[in-house]
Amino acid sequence: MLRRCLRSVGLRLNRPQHEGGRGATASCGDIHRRDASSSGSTTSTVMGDSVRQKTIDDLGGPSFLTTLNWLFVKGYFQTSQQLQIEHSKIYGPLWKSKYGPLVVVNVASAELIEQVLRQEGRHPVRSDMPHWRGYRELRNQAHGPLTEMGAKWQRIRSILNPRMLKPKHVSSYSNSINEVVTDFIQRLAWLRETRGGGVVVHDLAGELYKFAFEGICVVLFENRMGCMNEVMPEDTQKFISSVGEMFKLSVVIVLFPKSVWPYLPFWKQFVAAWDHLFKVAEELVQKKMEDLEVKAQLEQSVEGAYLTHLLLSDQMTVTEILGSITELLLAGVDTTSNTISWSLYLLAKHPEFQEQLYQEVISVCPGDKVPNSDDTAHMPYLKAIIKETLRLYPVVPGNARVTVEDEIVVGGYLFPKKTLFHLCHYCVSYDENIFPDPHTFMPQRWLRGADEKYKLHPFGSVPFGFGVRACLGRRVAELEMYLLLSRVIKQYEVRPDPDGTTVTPITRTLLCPAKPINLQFVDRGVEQEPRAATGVSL
Ligand code: HEM
Repeated sequence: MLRRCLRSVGLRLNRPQHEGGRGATASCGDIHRRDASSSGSTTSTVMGDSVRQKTIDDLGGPSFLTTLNWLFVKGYFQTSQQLQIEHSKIYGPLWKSKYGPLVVVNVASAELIEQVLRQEGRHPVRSDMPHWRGYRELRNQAHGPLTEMGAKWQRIRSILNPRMLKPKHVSSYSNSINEVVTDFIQRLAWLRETRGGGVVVHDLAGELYKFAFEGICVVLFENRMGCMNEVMPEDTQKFISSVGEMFKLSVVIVLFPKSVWPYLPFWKQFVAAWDHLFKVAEELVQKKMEDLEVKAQLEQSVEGAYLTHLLLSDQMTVTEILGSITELLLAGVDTTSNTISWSLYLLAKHPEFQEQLYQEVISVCPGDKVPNSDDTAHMPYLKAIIKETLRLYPVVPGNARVTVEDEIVVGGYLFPKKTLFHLCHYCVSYDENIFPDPHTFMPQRWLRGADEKYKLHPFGSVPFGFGVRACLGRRVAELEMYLLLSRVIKQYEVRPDPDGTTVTPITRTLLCPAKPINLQFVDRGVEQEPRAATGVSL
C-alpha cells in the first residue's frame, strides 16, 4: 500500500450431574458403552435396544439464575477464574452454563481441552466477540488478528506471522527492547529514591504497563514513546488506561444482548475506549508513513521496524494495517506486564529461587555484560520461572473455541456446530494430578530431567494458547520478559512489600492483581540490610 503512497477419551462424568442436564435421569439404569470415534472413543447410552449418542442436552450445569447467584451474590464476578474451580468440583470436568440465551460448554481437564483443540479445524474461532466486532462495525474499522475470522483471518495471520514469530526476526528486536529495559531499571531507581524511601517501588504492575507499551512500540514502530519519562505523555497514559477500561467493560457488556448495548450507561465508555485505542494507533501509523515518505524522497534506506515492513510489503490496505496494529498494541500491554509483576512477586517470596536465578544470570552474563536474546537461550531456570508464573497466574485464565466446521465429540458428548467451548485453563493449572502440590511455586517442575512424577500433560498449562490461532506475540512477549527479568534480578535483590501485603488475582477479561503489588528493590551493588523473615505462601 505504501508503495502506492510512496510507491474423547470415553469420558463419563464421574461426578453427580446437577441442575439443568438430562444426564442424571438418562444415566439411571443405563449402560455406558465405549464407541470408537475420530476423537478417541465416545460414551453412548444404551436404553433397551436403542443406542443413543449423548448430546449437549444431556450435559449438566447451573441454570442462568444459579450462575447469577454465583456471580453477584456469592461474589465470583471478579474472580471468575476461581469459579472455574468451584464449578468443576460440583459438575465435573465438563458442564454447561447459561447466560440468558447464550449456552457455554465449560471444559476443565487437560484431556478434554486437548480433545477440543485438536478438532478446532482450519480456521479456528475463539469466540465471535460480538462486542469487539460491534465496535468495528459501528466505526467502520477493519478487524485485526484478534477479531477476524475464517479465510480473512488466515490471510492476516500469514502476513503478520513471520516477523512476529520467526526467531531470526524476533532476536533482531533484542537491542531495541534492551534500551527500554535500561530505561525501566533507571526508572525503578528513581521511583525508589523519590517515592519509596530509597527501597520500595509501589504499584509495580502500573510501572510495567508503561514498560510493555514502550516495548511493543519499539518493535512495531522503532519509536520511543516517553513512557519512562518522569511525566508520561498524556495520550500514551490514556492508551494504557483505555486498554484496562476496555477489558474491564467487556466482561459486563457481553452479558447483555446486542440490542440493548446502545442503552447501557457504560456502552459509551466502551466505545470511547476503543476510539482512543484506534486514534493513538492511527497517529503512530500516520507518523511512520510520513517518515518513510521523507526517507524515500531522500533516497535513504527504509528497512526497519515491523510496521515499516507491513507498509512496504503492500499486502494489506492502510485500514487493514491499522486494525492489526491497534490489536497488537492492546494485546501487548497488560499481558507481559502482569506476568512480569507476578514473577517478581513470587521471586520476592521465594529468596532461594531468586538466588538460583541470580546465579544463572551472572554465570551466563558475568560483570557488566547485558543479557541479549542469545544469552537467554542459556538460561533454562529463567524460562522455568516464567512458565511456572504463567501456570499460577495465567494471564488468559479462560480461553474459548467455537466449533465452526463440523460437529464434534468431546468427553463422549456430541456437540453441534457453533458450540461455544470455554476452556478453563486456570482450573487445569491447579489440577494436582498434573501439578503435584499445585499451589506451590516450583519452577523446577519445568526443567528437563525433572523427576519423572513431574512429567507434565502437554495441555496442563498452555498460557499462549494452541495451534494456528495461538498467541501472535508469544516470541516477542517472551523476549521482553526474559530481558527484563534477567536484568532486574542482576541489579536488584527483590524483597516483599514491607507491609506484608498479600495480593490475589481478579479477572477483568485478563487475570490481573486485585491490588497494587509493592516490592522492595535492594541494590546488589550496595551493602545490604539483613533480610526480614517472610512467609512463602502465595
Ligand atoms: C505473557 C504474555 C502473553 C500471553 C500469556 C498471551 C496469551 C495469549 C493467548 C492465550 C491468546 C489466545 C490464543 C488461542 O486462542 O489459542 C493470545 C492471542 C493473541 N495474542 Fe497474546 N499473549 C501475550 C502477549 C502478547 C503480546 C506481547 C502480543 C503482541 C505483540 C500478543 C498478541 C496476540 C494476538 C494478536 C492474539 C490473537 C491471535 C489470533 O487470534 O490469531 N500477545 N495471546
